[in-house]
Amino acid sequence: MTTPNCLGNHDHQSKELSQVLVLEPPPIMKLHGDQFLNDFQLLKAWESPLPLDQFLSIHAQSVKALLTPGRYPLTKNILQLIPSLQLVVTTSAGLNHIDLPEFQRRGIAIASAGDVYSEDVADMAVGLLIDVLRKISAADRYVRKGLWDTKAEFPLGSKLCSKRVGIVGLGSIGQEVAKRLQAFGCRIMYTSRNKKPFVSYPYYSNVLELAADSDVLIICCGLTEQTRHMINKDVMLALGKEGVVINIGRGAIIDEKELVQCLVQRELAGAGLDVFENEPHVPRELLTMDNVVLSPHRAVRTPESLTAMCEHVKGNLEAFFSNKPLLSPVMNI
Ligand SMILES: O=CC(=O)O
Repeated sequence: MTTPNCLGNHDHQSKELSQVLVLEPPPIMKLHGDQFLNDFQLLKAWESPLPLDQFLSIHAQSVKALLTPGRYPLTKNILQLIPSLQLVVTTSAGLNHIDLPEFQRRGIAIASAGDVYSEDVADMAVGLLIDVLRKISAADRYVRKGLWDTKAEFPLGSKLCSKRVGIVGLGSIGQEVAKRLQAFGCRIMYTSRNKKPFVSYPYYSNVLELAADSDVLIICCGLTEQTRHMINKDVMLALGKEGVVINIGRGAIIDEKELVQCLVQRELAGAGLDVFENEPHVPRELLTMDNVVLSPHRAVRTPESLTAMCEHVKGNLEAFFSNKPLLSPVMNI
C-alpha cells in the first residue's frame, strides 16, 4: 500500500533502492524545498495522516537511509520501527538527539553536518563576544529609547584585544573561533578530550583550570553525558567576576540555573547565548540583563550554510547508495 501524497515525485519501483525516509523536514527543506533530492524517493512521514508507527510499519520496513534535522530524537523505539536502516544523515552539527550506543549496537552509520556550519557558528561566537564586551545590543536599545539625549550615561565596554580566551572543545568550530580571535589579538587556550598535536595553543585537560586562567570561556563542544552541566558554578566562579561565557554549543553544557544565579549575583560579567537548556524557554531573569546577549539558536543558519548543507546531504546520500565512503561519517560500522 502507498500513500501518494507522502511519497516523493518518483516512480516507486525504479527508485526502490534509493528511498530516503524523512520523519520531519530539516531546515534546509523549509528553505529550499526538496528539489535537491530529486534523485531519491523521499518517504515524507510528516505528510502522512497515519500515526508514525503505522506509517513506518507500512512504508519503511525496507528503507535503508533516513534524513533528519537536529532536534528529532532518534531513539531505540524509533529504530525498532525501521529495521533495515543502515544510515542516518543528520543536518545538525550536534549529535545529542541520537542514541549513539544504540546506533553502534545496530551498526547504523551516521553522516553529520561535518564542518559545513563551522565558519558561520564561529562568526556568531565572535559576534556574541564582541556584543557582550562592547555592549552593542545594549547601546542600540539605549539609542532607540532616546536615552542618549538625557543624563543617563551609557556604561563603558571592555576591550577584546589581549583577552585570554578559553575554548571548550577544539573541533572544527572551536578551531574557527580560535583563528578569528587570534586575529583580534586574543590569547587562545583550550580544553578538549585530547590535546591537538596540530595547534600550539596551551592545552588544559581540566576545564576548571582553563576557566581560572581565562577572561572568556567559549563553549564549542558537543553535548554528551560527560559535558552535560560541565560549566557549573565552580567553573564560573573560577572564571571570575570579570569573566564572560559564550555558548554556541548546546544549552545543557552549562548549568543554566547556576549561570543565572552567577549573573544575578554579579559573579560573572556577562554572557552571550545562542542556545538554552529548554529551548525556546529562556530564563526570565536573563531578559532584563543588559550584560547578556540572547539569540534564538541561529548560529548555524545562514542562507549560504543551508545551501551548502543541501549539497552536503546529497553528497552523503549519493555516496551511501553507490557504496562510496560518506563525506562526513561519525562512525562507519
Ligand atoms: O545547533 C545546530 C546544529 O547542531 O547543527
